[in-house]
Amino acid sequence: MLTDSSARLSADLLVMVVLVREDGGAGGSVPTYTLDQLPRVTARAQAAGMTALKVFATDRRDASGTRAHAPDSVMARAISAVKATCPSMQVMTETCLCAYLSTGECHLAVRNGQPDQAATIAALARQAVAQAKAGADVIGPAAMIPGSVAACRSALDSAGFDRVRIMPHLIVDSRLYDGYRTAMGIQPRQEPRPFQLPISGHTTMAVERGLMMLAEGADSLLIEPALFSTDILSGLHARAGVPLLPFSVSGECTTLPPALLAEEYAMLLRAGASRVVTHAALTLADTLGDAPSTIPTPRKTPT
Ligand SMILES: NCc1[nH]cc(CCC(=O)O)c1CC(=O)O
Repeated sequence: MLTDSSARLSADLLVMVVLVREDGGAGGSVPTYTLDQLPRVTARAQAAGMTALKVFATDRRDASGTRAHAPDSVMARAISAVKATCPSMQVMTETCLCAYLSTGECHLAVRNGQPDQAATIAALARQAVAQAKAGADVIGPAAMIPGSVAACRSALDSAGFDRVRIMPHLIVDSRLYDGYRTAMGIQPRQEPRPFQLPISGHTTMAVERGLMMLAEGADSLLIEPALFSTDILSGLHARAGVPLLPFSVSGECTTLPPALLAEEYAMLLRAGASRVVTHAALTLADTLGDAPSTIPTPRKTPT
């Protein structure tokens, strides 16, 4: 039944992506920030009305991704910097190895190059705890390896972080990630990434993967790329009662002007998104103002 409840696109419905690299960036198409810029960026996001940031960081790389769980990692320092500036800002992280491994892949590999799923899952769980220790509110396993959400949940619980939430990434392979990879200097050895969903796969299989993540203990789901995964968003909206956050990735934010991104995000809210994660949050928040466009949303529960 349609009611007159509505969700207008507003700054608090946008989660701002913050890409952090210590050297200031590779001149990519999406903005990156250094650690010393984070207090100012956080204050700007707060002033614009945003209540959450999604932090990605890149660090020194090696064969086993040791910097992913280092207490002084770029990620850990970024989380602390945001929290020190604005303790109420919700900090969401990416929990993945691609920014820490020399291969640029999201997984560890055994000698013959095959993914080592057990070792990857253990590394992600350790990284999740390191991010929680630094102050993260929501960690985001993004390697798409079955079992990683459950491992992060139990590692967080054993370390006393039962209040830290988990929002895994449900990822369809796409060329829309190229801008992010350039900006962060990540060149995966294998493309497509072996655990991501194929672009020509079935909606039902993608929805099942999301439901599996929820069964493993996920509290919400990040779905990417937002523009080309609305079938999955709607499918999950019909079957799962958790927050669904489409991720408007680098390629969307660099090719669509703000006015069209605003239309895209209005569509995503209609389709069941609770918030939208985007590189264009600051630009959009500045242009939103008090525009009178309201987006009718159906209510799931009877009133
Ligand atoms: N590690 C997963 C991950 N984390 C961020 C992006 C892309 C985000 C963007 O394009 O904005 C991806 C996809 C990928 O690298 O395959």
